[in-house]
Amino acid sequence: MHARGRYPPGIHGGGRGGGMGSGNPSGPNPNFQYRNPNQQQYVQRNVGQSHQQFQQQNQQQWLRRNQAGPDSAVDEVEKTVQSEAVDSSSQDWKARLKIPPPDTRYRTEDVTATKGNEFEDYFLKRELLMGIYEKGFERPSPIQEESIPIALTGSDILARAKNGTGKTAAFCIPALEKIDQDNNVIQVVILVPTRELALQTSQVCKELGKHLKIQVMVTTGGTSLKDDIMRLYQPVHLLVGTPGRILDLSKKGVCILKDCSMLVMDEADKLLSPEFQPSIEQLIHFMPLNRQILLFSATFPVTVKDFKDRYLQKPYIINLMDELTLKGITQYYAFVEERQKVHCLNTLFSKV
Ligand SMILES: Nc1ncnc2c1ncn2[C@@H]1O[C@H](COP(=O)(O)OP(=O)(O)OP(=O)(O)O)[C@@H](O)[C@H]1O
Repeated sequence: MHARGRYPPGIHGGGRGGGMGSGNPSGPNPNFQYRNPNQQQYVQRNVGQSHQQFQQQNQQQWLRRNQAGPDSAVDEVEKTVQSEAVDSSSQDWKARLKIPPPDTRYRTEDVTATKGNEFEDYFLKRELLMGIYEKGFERPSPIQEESIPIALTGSDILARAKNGTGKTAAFCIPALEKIDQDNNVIQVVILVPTRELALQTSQVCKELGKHLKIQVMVTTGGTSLKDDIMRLYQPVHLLVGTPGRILDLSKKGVCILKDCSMLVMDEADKLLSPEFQPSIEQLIHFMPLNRQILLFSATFPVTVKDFKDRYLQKPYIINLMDELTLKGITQYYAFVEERQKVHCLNTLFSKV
């Protein structure tokens, strides 16, 4: 079974069936580290344009609101003020969205055990919210609830979450939010280990950002270098690709990363294998010193820890993996000799 199908592409209707989410939607999720005491410091790292400052203030407010707890009086007052401020036009855009049909497939706690956040809690650009809702995402999944607000503050992140629980959007959403589409430079690089994953990730970026004017480019080994060079003469805001090819383009001086303030590494455990690690370390030197790094990895081998210690600044650690296997899936193994493998598989397929 392919892991990517495990989180149905939409949460609608039935809400959070089962798990912690249904009993106490706003309650704490014991599976993650809740708050980083260094958060305030991170908030001050990316001082940019006034929109960013405004957004950071809002995010701090959002973080404080969550820290204060759902019953606090402050929370209630802020909510009231906010809802009064919502003008009628803000409801119109929602009514015009082209929402896909509800997905009624059963969901496990891996994706339902949320704190009850809404995407609108993160003060995202309206065009981005439109893309999120039109992709069929109704509410953030647990990994998205954890990583989106922290990534928006500019903090480095090391996140562990199971496959198929929404990691891709957990970094694509803050990446798209942070990009200034009027500045035609590469602002975000997403590194992945394979061409297939690069194509899938760029597709998610394009879909979520379909109402934004953000230019996404994919570049991986095994394709024409000349085409990539030509493409880089056009505006690119977000580059998705494999390390070797991006390094090649950077060394040639056609891929300019001096304004790239966010580096995402998906499947970091694979990216930090001997095959890729040297390229990644060279690549980082083409980026500014104050870049933000988001590491997403299912496992946490010593290579990831070592990289974290050397390149991440006081990272916010998210760990939603108390066990490797997704809920609802049972794994078995058969201990066979190499030459018996095919026969064993054949027997299993004919019986199961
Ligand atoms: N908030 C959400 N609401 C509904 N569906 C979602 C949400 N976030 C992601 N999905 C959908 O869940 C599926 C799995 O998500 P995704 O591929 O991002 O998971 P992943 O953790 O990156 O998986 P992998 O580790 O295999 O790359 C996708 O079909 C995606 O569209």
